[in-house]
Amino acid sequence: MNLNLNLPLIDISPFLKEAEMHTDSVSNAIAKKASAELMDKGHGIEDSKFKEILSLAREFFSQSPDEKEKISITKGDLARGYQRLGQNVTQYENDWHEGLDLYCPINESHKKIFKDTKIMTGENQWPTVKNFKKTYESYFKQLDILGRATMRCMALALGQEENFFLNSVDNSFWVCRVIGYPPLTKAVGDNVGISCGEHTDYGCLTFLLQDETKDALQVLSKSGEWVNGNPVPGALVVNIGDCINIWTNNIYKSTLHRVIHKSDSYRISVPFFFEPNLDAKIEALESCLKETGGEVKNKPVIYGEHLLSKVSKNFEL
Ligand SMILES: N=C(N)NCCCC[C@H](N)C(=O)O
Ligand SMILES: O=C(O)CCC(=O)C(=O)O
Ligand SMILES: [Fe+2]
Repeated sequence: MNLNLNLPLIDISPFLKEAEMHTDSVSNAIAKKASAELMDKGHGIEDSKFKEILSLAREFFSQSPDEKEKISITKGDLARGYQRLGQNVTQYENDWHEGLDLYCPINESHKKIFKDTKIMTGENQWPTVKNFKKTYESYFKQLDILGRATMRCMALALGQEENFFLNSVDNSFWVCRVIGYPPLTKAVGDNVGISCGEHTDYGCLTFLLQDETKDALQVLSKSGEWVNGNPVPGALVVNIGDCINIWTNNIYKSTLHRVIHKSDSYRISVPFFFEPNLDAKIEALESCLKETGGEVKNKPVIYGEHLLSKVSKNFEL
């Protein structure tokens, strides 16, 4: 059965000015509304920008297979670049989507964490589509700001001071996936059954931009039913990632989600993953431990190591 989920709508605009401090009551009004999944309006991003991001993605996927393969992940660092249909793997099954992964440009401090691997350490590979790079790069800047703003809001809601998370996210190793989903009903291959298999996201917050296709993204609700995370015009769906789950000792849970796209459209989604710094150590916060009875529920991780353990299983090369 497909239920429609009414995700709580939050307005993050009071947090967009980095120099301004806020009171608990502001953040409580915003953040407490949101338990695990939420929608974000008030993010300061123009509707026209969202439209442009989606239509540039559509233009890229409409190119010939040969053209897209020119920027395949296998031509680069095995993570940045294009992945053909079925090349993504989730839980041993091939996902029925194609994608383009773009990461935060690598710097010397990142290289220290990735010293024993090639994966993710190269340069982004950009499509030849006109204005693609320029438009996406300016979008990434906006989402990086939105990520920090939302983390400040969350810090207050957790009873911490507003900048509490800042030194763990001020060099965010963000990722953007540009994803194209043909109808699952047309899928071919032995090991294909789903558009994107169930998973949690790896870092802090995912800001998901989707086209108007309905009944594709599903989120596992607290009561254990899969419910639709349908698009709301002008709003981004926000997922909580594994790191916030660890920090809060499960108070804010990283939710399982998946995509089953069966209608006729070619669906586009563009999730931006706002992540911690690669060297950030993520462990349960003292205050959250107290609130949850004192038992540590998840193993602490260094974010870069957690990310690498996931990404190295993501593709069939
Ligand atoms: N950076 C993020 N969150 N990417 C999510 C991709 C989810 C599917 C992936 N194959 C997996 O198995 O996790
Ligand atoms: O396409 C979507 O709506 C979700 C994609 C997703 O969950 C992911 O790439 O992590
Ligand atoms: Fe996801």
